[in-house]
Amino acid sequence: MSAHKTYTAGFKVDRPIVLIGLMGSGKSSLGRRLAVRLGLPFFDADHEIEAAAGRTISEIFEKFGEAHFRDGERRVIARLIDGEPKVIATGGGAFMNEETRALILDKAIAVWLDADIDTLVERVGRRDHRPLLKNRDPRTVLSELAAVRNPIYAEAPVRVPSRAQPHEASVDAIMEALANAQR
Ligand SMILES: Nc1ncnc2c1ncn2[C@@H]1O[C@H](COP(=O)(O)OP(=O)(O)O)[C@@H](O)[C@H]1O
Ligand SMILES: O=C(O)C1=C[C@@H](OP(=O)(O)O)[C@@H](O)[C@H](O)C1
Ligand SMILES: [Mg+2]
Repeated sequence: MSAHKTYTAGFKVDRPIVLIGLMGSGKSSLGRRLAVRLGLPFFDADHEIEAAAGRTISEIFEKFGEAHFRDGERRVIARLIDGEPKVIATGGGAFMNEETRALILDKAIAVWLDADIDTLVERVGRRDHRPLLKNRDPRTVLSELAAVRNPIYAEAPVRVPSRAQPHEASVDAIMEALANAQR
């Protein structure tokens, strides 16, 4: 049996918490803060892929193509989901892979960070490290991805609106949603 922690907020964590959602929804920045709050280790799947490849995500896309990146992403997430309680931020496309999605739904607690397009566009504009947004209008790309992906993200048992507000308020919302999901 793996370790588990019970929190004063009223829920127990006996498996990984996996954040899913579109680019800019806050998986990486909120995931790190959620892990601190819960006293759990944090892993960013994108970072793990970069460390394993010795290249940035943009370089992997450029040199080897998206399919190669997706294969690495699938393998990294399978390695990270080992039964231990932790917080994992996925990249926005990870949950679209059927095998990855089945694994997350079976062995982890999936939390969908759901932000509106205006919020996403504002947030992704702060950095330029996302290859899918490089040569196209971010609003158009994010709207297209939302139409395809949101119905799939909706399979997550926990959904949290990711609003334009301070990070810690969003972490509060995630904690509350996790507690509600176990009531
Ligand atoms: N309440 C909030 N929730 C999430 N991100 C926020 C919030 N407020 C500001 N941000 C900023 O928006 C960006 C979200 O990007 P990131 O965390 O990398 O998302 P993702 O990993 O889902 O693509 C970061 O720069 C983050 O600091
Ligand atoms: O949505 C996607 O397909 C992607 C999202 C990115 O991660 P974030 O969602 O953390 O930005 C990263 O994995 C890659 O650029 C592809
Ligand atoms: Mg991220």
